[in-house]
Amino acid sequence: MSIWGAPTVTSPVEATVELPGSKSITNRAFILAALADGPSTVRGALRSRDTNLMLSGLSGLGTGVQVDPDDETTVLITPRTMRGADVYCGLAGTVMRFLPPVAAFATGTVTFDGDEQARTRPLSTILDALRDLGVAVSGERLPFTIDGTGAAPGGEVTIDASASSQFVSGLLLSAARFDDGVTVRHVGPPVPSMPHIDMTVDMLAESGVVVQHPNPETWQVSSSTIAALDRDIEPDLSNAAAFLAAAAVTNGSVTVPRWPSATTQPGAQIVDVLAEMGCAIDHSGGDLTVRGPEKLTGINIDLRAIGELTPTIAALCALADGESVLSGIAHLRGHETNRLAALTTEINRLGGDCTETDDGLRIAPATMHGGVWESYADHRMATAGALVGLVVQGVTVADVETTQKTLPDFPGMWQKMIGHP
Ligand SMILES: O=C(O)C1=C[C@@H](OP(=O)(O)O)[C@@H](O)[C@H](O)C1
Ligand SMILES: C=C(OP(=O)(O)O)C(=O)O
Repeated sequence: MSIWGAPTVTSPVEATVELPGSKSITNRAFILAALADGPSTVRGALRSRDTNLMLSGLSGLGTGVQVDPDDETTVLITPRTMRGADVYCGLAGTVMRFLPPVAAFATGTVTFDGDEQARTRPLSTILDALRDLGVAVSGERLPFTIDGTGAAPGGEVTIDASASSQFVSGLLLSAARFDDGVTVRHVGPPVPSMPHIDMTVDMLAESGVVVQHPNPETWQVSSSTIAALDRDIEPDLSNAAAFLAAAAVTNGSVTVPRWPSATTQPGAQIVDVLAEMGCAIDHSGGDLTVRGPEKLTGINIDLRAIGELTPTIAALCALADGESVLSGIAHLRGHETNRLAALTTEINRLGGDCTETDDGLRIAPATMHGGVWESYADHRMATAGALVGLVVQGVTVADVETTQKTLPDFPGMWQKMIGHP
């Protein structure tokens, strides 16, 4: 495992950073394309570990996957009869939760496995739901097996999706292909990351599938075909957050081109967070520019809807002037790693003052110093370490390659941003 010396700057970062496509939109587009009624083209797709694993999984199941030889971000997907396969999920929540419903339509046995850390991520909710929908599933977590028969009955299912919105999204993405459609009813503490469910519903609508939402906790999809798609993927705004944060902590200015004027990506909300912490925001001509203040203020915020931004926001808070309280994110204990424990350990190791609470973090101002920042195989932990290292000398980030989960070349992009080749 490598150790990466995070570059420190002595002057404000001034840069324009082009982000590759959204992980969440790309992997939804791949699933919908594989289940559609004809060939689809996905342009501007993210090509990183999570999305490549999705393509490998679909292709193993028999789906035609053709990458444009002149542009690896353009992928032609041709639906075909699905067959048994071995699917490797890596550490990707979208793969381990979006593909099992698809496997129900294969004729044959589909085995799923993933990285060591993936075996402890919450999964039983969706596997139990599939059993209730008439699918033969063996196991409760990775590794597990689905015995597909080429079709599945579907119907109504009640789940507790408080550990992950991906349980709802995973069921909805395939719902139209079940014989009787699928109705998902959530019962339990609030569902996190609701914008990601809105993203699922919007993308289904674009593919001609209507999701009825009779009350905030129920989603209904009737059996129907899924229309083939030809779609451009927006830049990944959650990945953009770490780069915009670089402007925030250095009194600099970072511009992200092609920032959508309307989006379901929760990452867009980083803009409001940065504004509240003292940054100036300019969204004009399709570009989004963040200008950092002399001093960042702390923030008291419920992050339930935008939990995946937490590592970036926590790093910002550790470098801010006032105290911060981040709440609504108990479910982050089941993300790539236990992010609340990981952030607390790493911020405190470098002299910060972070306390884990029942449902989040409390971060007080403290002078930080250099040292090793562990990544825990978590891409967003690694980028958070790079952010701290931008203004704290002597920070080294362990296993920076883990950023390949959602960014093919984070270190290269970061060096380019600060003007170092
Ligand atoms: O559906 C998606 O694409 C995602 C949903 C969210 O998961 P949780 O609801 O488990 O937080 C988010 O954190 C993850 O990065 C991507
Ligand atoms: C939680 C995340 O990923 P996953 O899709 O693996 O759940 C994330 O990217 O922050």
